[in-house]
Amino acid sequence: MAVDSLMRSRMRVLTLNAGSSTFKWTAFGAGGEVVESGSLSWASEAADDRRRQLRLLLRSFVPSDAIGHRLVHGGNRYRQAVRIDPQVQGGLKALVPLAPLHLPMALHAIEVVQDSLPDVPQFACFDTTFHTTIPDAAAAYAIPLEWTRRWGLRRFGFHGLSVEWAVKRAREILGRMPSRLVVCHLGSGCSVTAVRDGRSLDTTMGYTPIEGPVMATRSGSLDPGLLLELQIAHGISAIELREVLEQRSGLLGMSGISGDVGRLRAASLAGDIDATHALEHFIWSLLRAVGSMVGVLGGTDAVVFTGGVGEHHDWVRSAVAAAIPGCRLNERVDCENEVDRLLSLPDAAVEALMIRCREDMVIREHVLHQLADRSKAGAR
Ligand SMILES: Nc1ncnc2c1ncn2[C@@H]1O[C@H](COP(=O)(O)OP(=O)(O)O)[C@@H](O)[C@H]1O
Ligand SMILES: CC(=O)OP(=O)(O)O
Ligand SMILES: [Mg+2]
Repeated sequence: MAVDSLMRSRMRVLTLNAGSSTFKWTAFGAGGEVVESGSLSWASEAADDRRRQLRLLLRSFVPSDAIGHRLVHGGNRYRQAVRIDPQVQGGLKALVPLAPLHLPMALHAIEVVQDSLPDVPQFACFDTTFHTTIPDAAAAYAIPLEWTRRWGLRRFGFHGLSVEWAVKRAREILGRMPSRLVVCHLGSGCSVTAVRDGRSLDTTMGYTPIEGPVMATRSGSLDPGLLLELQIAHGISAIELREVLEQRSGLLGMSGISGDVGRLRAASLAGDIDATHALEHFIWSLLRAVGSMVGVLGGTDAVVFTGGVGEHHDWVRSAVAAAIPGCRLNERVDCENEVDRLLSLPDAAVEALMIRCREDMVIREHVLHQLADRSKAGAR
């Protein structure tokens, strides 16, 4: 048994992460060390170009024993990581309309790997898994019960792989598990999660990854009445609305310049009014989101910033921290060397941390767990 678990932990796992603006990969060696990692930025690429880039890329990886994919949506069917087979692929395809920015590329990566490496087992690891602990009161939408039951409508929550890592690292860095932790994942997609004693209590993303604060190209939360008016009074079709809310809204839509926070900051500092307005609304929406998560927790002991924006834009962190009573940042902390850091002053009542997003580490863990479970089941 000990030999068995040692062999499993010596599996070389390749992790693939199809995000909305990037494709990230990490090849882990037999000892868990990173052999190779990288990222492809494809925010402005068309779907066909993304597929072509992916096919080229997937030819060049070092050999691995198992592959773990980040799948943002598991729906009601996949509550934890699962080995991919044709039935699972069918189940995942059915979820595409709920995450059209993410799932098509992840599914494409699965197919390409299947063609070129048919003997390497592939696993789907879900953003939604971490949020399966959200209580029904938080997960509900106030629509007729019959609809909720018929279609399984609920808040699923996303960025769970990232939040799982943030929670683990916060515990390690602080030397204890903060009872009331707020995790701000700020990347192309943005979400804020309330974590109570290490488990997800509530999160701003919902049935789809559109809900919550403003994002790079996604609108975030909108008045449902406004969506109805666009369709009924202004003739915008539901299909067009979905495309606009996913890909042409958020920071990009408001500014007309870019969904990239760094580019908008530069434009704003150079005097662009629309960029300034978009960033002000972005920050405002983050404060609303953080406030609501602090509210459901009944206060907060610690806050984590992670994701590309959370890691690299100190002025975003400062604006959010300033709105959390008791959270005082040490302005002299330098985050640019990408090492996880405590950001708060030693006497601050609320601790703040910058934690590098490592969805790859959690995907690897989920894959190794699956391999362990399967080998236990095989032994019985
Ligand atoms: N090294 C960096 N320096 C500055 N900003 C960055 C950096 N990396 C990422 N970002 C910001 O984060 C955004 C992408 O977030 P990220 O979490 O990396 O991507 P994704 O959401 O696709 O996983 C970019 O639009 C950019 O604003
Ligand atoms: C769920 C989600 O929005 O993911 P990403 O931030 O990687 O686009
Ligand atoms: Mg991401």
